[in-house]
Amino acid sequence: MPRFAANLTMMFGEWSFLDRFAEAAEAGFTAVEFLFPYEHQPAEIADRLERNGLEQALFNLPPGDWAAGERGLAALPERAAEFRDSVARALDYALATKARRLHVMAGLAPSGSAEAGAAYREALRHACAAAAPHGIDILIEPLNKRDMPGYFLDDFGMAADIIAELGLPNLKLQFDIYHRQILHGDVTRGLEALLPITGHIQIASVPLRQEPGTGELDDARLFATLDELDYAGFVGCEYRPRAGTLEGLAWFVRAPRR
Ligand SMILES: O=C(O)[C@H](O)C(=O)CO
Ligand SMILES: [Mg+2]
Repeated sequence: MPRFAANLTMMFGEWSFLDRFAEAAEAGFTAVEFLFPYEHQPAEIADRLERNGLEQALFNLPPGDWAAGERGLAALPERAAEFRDSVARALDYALATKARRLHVMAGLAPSGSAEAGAAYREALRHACAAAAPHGIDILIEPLNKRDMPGYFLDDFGMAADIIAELGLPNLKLQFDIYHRQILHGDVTRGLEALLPITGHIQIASVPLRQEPGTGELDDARLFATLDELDYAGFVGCEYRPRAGTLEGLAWFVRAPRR
């Protein structure tokens, strides 16, 4: 059974963000992920992780002005300097929390734009060069346009091509099964083909983005497939609980604490 990371942005919303760490540990998680830690000091996050025996699986670089609708900076040529600052800021948090994976969000730009594509590649080169000395992987994640209209990276083949083209050892795919099913389907064959370049996996039911096992996919079968493929990474639980977080954990098989 894969090692699950509770997504503290989407789950445990019944508690304040900093209290979610203890609740996730109490519920049996040994790892967490979230979108953005930046409202809190790195030491605060590190303290919660330490106190609750949790590993930080992943978080995102600063996305620009999220409230204003921005969804990342990497593919925006006019924001290159801000992107570089966001890399430095995310690395401060990664070093404090011992996170080994950072998700770089591309932003809203035409997927076929040569200018956006060039900016994106340059941004990824910069982020990977800054992260590599710390043993940190940079992840890119195709997102479906129903959830994120206008998002630059909206295709798993495009992501795999960019990873191959750049050839950076610490540039990897964030394989979100929810987006894969919406964008392409063919989830099992996609996992088989892309696992060699995959640095992190996420799960949510399709189409409602709720608990595993409640949508159109046989999520338990996919977890068994990950075991058969010897996937040793995390599976981030990036879903919105249908009712209460704890009430919705019947699917969750607790991994032994390491
Ligand atoms: O939405 C997703 O699936 C991504 O994982 C993300 O972090 C941006 O929302
Ligand atoms: Mg995701």
